[in-house]
Amino acid sequence: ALSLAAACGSQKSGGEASTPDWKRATAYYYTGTKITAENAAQLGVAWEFNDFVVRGRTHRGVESTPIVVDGTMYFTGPWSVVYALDAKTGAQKWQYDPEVDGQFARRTCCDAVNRGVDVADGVVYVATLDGHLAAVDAASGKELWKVDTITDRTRSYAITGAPRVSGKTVVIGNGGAEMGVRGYASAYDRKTGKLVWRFFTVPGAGPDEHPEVAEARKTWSKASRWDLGGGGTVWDSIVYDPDSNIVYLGTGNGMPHPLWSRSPGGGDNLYLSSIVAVNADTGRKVWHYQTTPEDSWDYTATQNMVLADIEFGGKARKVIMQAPKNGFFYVLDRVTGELLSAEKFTTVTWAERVDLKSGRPVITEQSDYSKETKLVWPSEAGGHNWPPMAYSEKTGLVYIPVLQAPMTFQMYDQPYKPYSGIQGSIASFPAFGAFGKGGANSEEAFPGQPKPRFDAVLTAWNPKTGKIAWTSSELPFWSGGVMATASGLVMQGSADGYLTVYDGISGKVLHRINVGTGIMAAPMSYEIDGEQYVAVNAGFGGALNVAYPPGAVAAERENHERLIVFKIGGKAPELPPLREKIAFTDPPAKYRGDAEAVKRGGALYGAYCGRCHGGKDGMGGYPNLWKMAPETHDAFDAIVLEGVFVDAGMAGFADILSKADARDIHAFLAQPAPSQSAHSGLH
Ligand SMILES: O=C(O)c1cc(C(=O)O)c2c(n1)C(=O)C(=O)c1cc(C(=O)O)[nH]c1-2
Ligand SMILES: [Ca+2]
Repeated sequence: ALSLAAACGSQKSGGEASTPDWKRATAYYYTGTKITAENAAQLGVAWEFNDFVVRGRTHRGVESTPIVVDGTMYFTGPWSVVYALDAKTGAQKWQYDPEVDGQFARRTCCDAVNRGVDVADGVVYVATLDGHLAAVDAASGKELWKVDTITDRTRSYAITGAPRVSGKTVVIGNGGAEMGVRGYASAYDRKTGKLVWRFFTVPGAGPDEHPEVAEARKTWSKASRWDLGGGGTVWDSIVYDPDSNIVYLGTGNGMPHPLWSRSPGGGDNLYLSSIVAVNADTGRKVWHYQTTPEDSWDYTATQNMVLADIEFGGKARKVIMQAPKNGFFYVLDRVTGELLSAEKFTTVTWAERVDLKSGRPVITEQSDYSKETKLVWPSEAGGHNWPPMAYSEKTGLVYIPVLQAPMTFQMYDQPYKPYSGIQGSIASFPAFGAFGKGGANSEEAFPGQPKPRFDAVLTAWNPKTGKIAWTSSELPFWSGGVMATASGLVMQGSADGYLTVYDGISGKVLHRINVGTGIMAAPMSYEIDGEQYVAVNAGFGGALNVAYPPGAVAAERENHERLIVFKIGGKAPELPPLREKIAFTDPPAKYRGDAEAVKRGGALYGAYCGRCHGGKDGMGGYPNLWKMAPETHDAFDAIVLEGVFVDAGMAGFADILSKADARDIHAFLAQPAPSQSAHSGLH
């Protein structure tokens, strides 16, 4: 079976796929060596694909890493559309559009994104934003089967992750912990699409479906808010090891965020923020390791997991490595689950350290925001989010796209409401003025705490010593995924629109290419007819679509989806046009309201609109509602209640908001003077 391995080194010259190396399936490591430190400076554009299906929709983030099999490149764009291209010329062979209803954007925390396909035995597997899993013929793009993976359509599930071929099955999870869902992963027969097993990651309101749920329930309090879903979503990383026939599931944060609101009285709350190893045929648990017991900070352990066979402590070990949001780098024996190493790869204040004997973190006072606002490192965005880290067999180092920022965490007194941005806490970036209270960014603001910052670096990590080998210079906040090659190179895109080539040992920058579009996805490489190519998807969005951080090129230039392929001797990239700046205009006076209406509207905006539309001064991928044109003001109710822009991803809210609610939100937005800044955060 060809797997993501195809993305990272199974492609031989001549377009023949060699036996895939499953160990590299999630290592983002390419075994070819034609692009080297000596010729990297001559990398330029071979071809580009920018014909993403958009229809009436707004531009969204692109998060998938392509897979190349037998000369064809497969990848996804926003709204779960699959593209198949000739990998040499870029000519499109087919596209598969699951035609997801635009209303599903309302069900996501973080944009209508998709993290790619898996390919095996002539079949392409893709999961869709509206919760389906589809098998598509790799040659024709014709749908072979499609199943609904969602157990409860009253809840706000959406799928952004890639499925994973795991032996006879294909495994998929879903997202929505911020939106009040209960996490699980499902395995389907690859041929028929029949459900083989389902693993719930947290207990539910009903009877326990399988023994692991009963075991997990003991770690939740009796008063737990099962009605709110619990979280624990498997929204990104799923890895398969054919040697042991184990599937590794990375699970997400709790819902509501604060432990004391979710499970009053405490408890570890299994299997939140865990790596769960299950048998691929039966779905029964083999072992689990919880990275963040008592999660209150959105510390998902869904980040990509690298399988490698390395020498550790003088012994040959089959390991699994992960750098989850919580800031610790974990090395575990992937057969037994034994914890081998857990060291901080970035600034961490929620825990002092991880005790290797018990495997438990030593959680600090500083992390407890139940009574007062606290500054906690890392932020809800994590020390590392979904942009994949890479492991190089050549250098023995792991290259982590690190996010460097803390957040202030405080309690939010409103009860959870479906589809709202209310998750029991408010978290803000103090060093990012648009979100912070006055943009406080000083030592004095948080005495005794590391000074807030808001940027990113590429960190080369030695998994054997648990130490940093080198760090890159600072990059704008939010990182691009990473690829390492057997010629010792490391490549990473960034929010400022550059693709950078590093020397993997020294960290020296060998080449920087300005493509003018923010890059979040990890690059991949392949060889055809003796020539090595590097492919990367560009298009900024995801969680950061709510507000572009300082330095993001998306604030400056049109942010259209692009797949860019490079080769030695290629052309200089064409930069997208500059963005038209829209000024604030005085809204029509007839939509204003009294102080009470404005206050009420502001709270509703914070709960239902701010999740995407952000704050007054912020600029992101969604329209700034303080800058609406007069015609938009006139159509406000039709948009907000009736959903006339549903194709664009703006669903109607008539099921949640009344006419009076819409009128007050409108009044809040129609104030001529600077209005109170609405709550908006990162989820
Ligand atoms: O807990 C969840 O269910 C869930 C889902 C997703 C998602 O599906 O995209 C994200 C997150 N959480 C999350 O915490 C997060 O930081 C995040 C970033 C992104 C993105 O695509 O940029 N998605 C998500
Ligand atoms: Ca989350």
